[in-house]
Amino acid sequence: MANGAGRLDLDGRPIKPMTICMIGAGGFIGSHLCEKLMNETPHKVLALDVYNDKIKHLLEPGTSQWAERIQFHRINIKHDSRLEGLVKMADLTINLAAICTPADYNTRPLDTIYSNFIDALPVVKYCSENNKRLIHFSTCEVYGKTIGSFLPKDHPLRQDPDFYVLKEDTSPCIFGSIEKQRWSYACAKQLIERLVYAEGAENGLEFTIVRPFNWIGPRMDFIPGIDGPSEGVPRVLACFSNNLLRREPLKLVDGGESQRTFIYIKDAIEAVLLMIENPERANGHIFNVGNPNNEVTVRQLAEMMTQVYSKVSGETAIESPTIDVSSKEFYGEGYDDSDKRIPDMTIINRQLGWNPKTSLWDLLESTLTYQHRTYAEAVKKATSKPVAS
Ligand SMILES: NC(=O)c1ccc[n+]([C@@H]2O[C@H](COP(=O)([O-])OP(=O)(O)OC[C@H]3O[C@@H](n4cnc5c(N)ncnc54)[C@H](O)[C@@H]3O)[C@@H](O)[C@H]2O)c1
Ligand SMILES: O=c1ccn([C@@H]2O[C@H](COP(=O)(O)OP(=O)(O)O[C@H]3OC[C@](O)(CO)[C@H]3O)[C@@H](O)[C@H]2O)c(=O)[nH]1
Repeated sequence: MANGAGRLDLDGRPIKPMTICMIGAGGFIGSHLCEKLMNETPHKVLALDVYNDKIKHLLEPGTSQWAERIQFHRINIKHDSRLEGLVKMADLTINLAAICTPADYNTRPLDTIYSNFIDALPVVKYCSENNKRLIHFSTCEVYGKTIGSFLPKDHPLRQDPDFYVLKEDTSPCIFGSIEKQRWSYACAKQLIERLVYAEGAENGLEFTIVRPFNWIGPRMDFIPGIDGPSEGVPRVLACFSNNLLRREPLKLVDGGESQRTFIYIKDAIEAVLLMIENPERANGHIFNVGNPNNEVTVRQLAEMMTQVYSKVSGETAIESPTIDVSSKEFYGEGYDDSDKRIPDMTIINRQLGWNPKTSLWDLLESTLTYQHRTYAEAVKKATSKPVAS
């Protein structure tokens, strides 16, 4: 439905148009959520971010069907007095703003902690004081390592789901020691979750907490040297895309043994829309949002991306498509890793009836088609430039 007229919630009630204050709207998830809200609902978005490149197509004056429903505010929430006013103007605030690339956690731990905890504090406070609903984006990283990872490698209980499936209401949060600064992000996210939860318990804040499990798709992060810094290290999808575009081997950190479940951004956004439009079912809950059927090791991901990229680009793969690299060399001192991430889906299934749909192969095919179409020419140009002597 183009403008969303006549939309009903999961209990058959008409959904009233709302105004949403979306902080971090210019990022990967924000850009897809804005697109979804513009295309399929009548809701208005106050889009706050430091950047807007990823939502430019929604902001152009020519796209008049949206111009009245999306308004960009270039705001750094660290220091901008307009924030409270914008939260007050909205029915719902969604906070996506964060430093959330692992390369930063151990190299910029202070920025990481400030961004994920301190900077989020006023948002929680303004929502609580003004009786506004909040959807806060946390992370699957709050689970840290699995219980099973502490058992010997060949222990049979490692195969028991009780030792690895991550459940919102029962799994512990297991981080490494303090000098493993990788966990600065997860720890800051955990504390802000606890604060949001406490505001709900003590002051009646209406909240939902989202724990995304490796959402991937078009517009994720940047390609170093093309639309981001040459020395920058984005998340794995963009690292591997960059290697494939440049016909370089994909770098496997510490053997690429860690396991992840990847979900297509468009499936995940469906879940967020259900949360937005079904407050009575979503308030007071923490939701895992992932795809337990799409589990691979990072090595398997590299192999699959190599195959898919050959298919969509028409180029044969290079002779040695992967190379091993230590985490110290790749990320620096203090890196550590989550061993395995399988989301339990009971709560989101029960509350919102949501399930992911897209297989890993299919989501990589559409994503790498986008990467190839968007970046191949620019990478070719950049790599053919003579190097200054
Ligand atoms: N993508 C995933 O798979 C994933 C997984 C786990 C958690 N998350 C969480 O979801 C949220 C969004 O992630 P994303 O993948 O879209 O990341 P992203 O980096 O693409 O988006 C974050 C956006 O927040 C903005 N931002 C950061 N600090 C800001 C500030 N001080 N003021 C204004 N804007 C600011 C950035 O400019 C960026 O556009 C984050 O909170 C992240 O921790 C994402
Ligand atoms: O070139 C590379 C890049 C990464 N790896 C390894 O891949 C695994 C996944 O890495 P990445 O996608 O960068 O991030 P994580 O899954 O570890 O963490 C994210 O999860 C959710 C979120 O909160 C936000 O997106 C973030 O913290 C990892 O094992 C890397 O070592 C590689 O081998 N080669």
